[in-house]
Amino acid sequence: MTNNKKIKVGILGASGYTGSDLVRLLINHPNVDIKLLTAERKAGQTMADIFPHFIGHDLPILNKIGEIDWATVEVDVIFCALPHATSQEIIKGIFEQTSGKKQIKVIDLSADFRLRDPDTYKRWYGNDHTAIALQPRAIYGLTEYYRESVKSADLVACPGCYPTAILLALKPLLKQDLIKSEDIIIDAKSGVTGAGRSLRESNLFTEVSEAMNPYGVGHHRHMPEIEQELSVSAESAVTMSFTPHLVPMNRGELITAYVKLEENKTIEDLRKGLAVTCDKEHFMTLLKEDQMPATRMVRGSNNFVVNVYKDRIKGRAIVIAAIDNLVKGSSGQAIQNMNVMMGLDEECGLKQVALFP
Ligand SMILES: NC(=O)C1=CN([C@@H]2O[C@H](COP(=O)(O)OP(=O)(O)OC[C@H]3O[C@@H](n4cnc5c(N)ncnc54)[C@H](OP(=O)(O)O)[C@@H]3O)[C@@H](O)[C@H]2O)C=CC1
Ligand SMILES: CC(=O)N[C@@H](CCC(=O)OP(=O)(O)O)C(=O)O
Repeated sequence: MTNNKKIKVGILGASGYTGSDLVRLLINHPNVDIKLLTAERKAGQTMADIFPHFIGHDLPILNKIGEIDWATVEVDVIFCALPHATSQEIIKGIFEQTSGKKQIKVIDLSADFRLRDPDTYKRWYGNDHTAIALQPRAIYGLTEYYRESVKSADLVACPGCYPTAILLALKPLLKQDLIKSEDIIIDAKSGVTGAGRSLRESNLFTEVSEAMNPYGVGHHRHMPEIEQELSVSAESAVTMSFTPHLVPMNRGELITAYVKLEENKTIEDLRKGLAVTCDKEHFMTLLKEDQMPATRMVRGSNNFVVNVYKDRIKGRAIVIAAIDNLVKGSSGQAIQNMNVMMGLDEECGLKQVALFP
């Protein structure tokens, strides 16, 4: 696509955290015109009414989704930043209403189309999927691994934030037979925006400040998603242990994975294996040996940083990685996928330097 062609974009759920970060990033994307924004409770307001950082930016008013006529609305790409289960209903409606009339590409940030097996979806999310027929059409949007399929997709299911960090760290190692697919133990920490903007007692300042809270221990719904994708790289079924924690910061995610080395493999082999992948990827960086991945390295950027260390337990290694959950873990990754789908440079609009301090 020529560099001056503008893609008309709609963002569903723009009054939420990932939706508003999409708006923040897309305002400066040279090939995008933001044509449509939606909200539910906040419909009728402007972005600047809700979020002061948008003051001075001319953006469409927030509409209710029900008011949109998908057959006639002028958009090429829809980002769907809605809660799980709502997303599948809305996306089904969009494809039904546009079928045979126009082509809209949908990039979904929810979990609704990430799991390939509908029974697994039901078991972990608790509801029947209402758009199962669309599932085979959805491409898992971990761009670094599904780029070729994303190019021609009209429905992309962006990975969850924890899966993004974990998969980018471990897939290269499994794929190159550098670590074993058994005994993978992952400890993960996320900032509070990971839980979304809707009101919840557990997310009050008093509950999350001066605190570190584990949650979903042994049953977090990202487990089947992570296992699904690690199994693809390992070419065998992977089960792993995963414990997330809520930490008192707004953005950012740090994952620490304890893994077993394959026979005769060393930490140097793992470093080389990660380097092979990171060197060819725009947003992945293997840090120098003496550098520690930290959320402040990636805050506000689409970058992923990783490093690998020797464990004191023989035959094991420790892999640590960091991302910003709202950028590489959701909005930035979604834009990366849009760039691939629309034939743009993958880095377009995503070259922000991380915010420090
Ligand atoms: N936060 C994160 O770090 C990540 C989130 N995700 C996923 O992205 C999606 C959005 O997450 P996030 O931005 O955090 O969520 P928020 O709760 O912050 O925002 C949800 C958005 O959806 C709108 N909405 C809620 N219910 C409905 C409904 N019934 N019909 C139409 N619109 C509705 C809300 O509008 P209003 O507020 O006006 O009612 C709001 O704009 C979720 O599926 C989430 O799991 C994925 C990766 C990371
Ligand atoms: C801190 C926090 O609560 N994080 C969310 C994950 C956010 C994410 O990746 O989103 P999906 O909901 O799209 O899977 C959680 O653990 O459920």
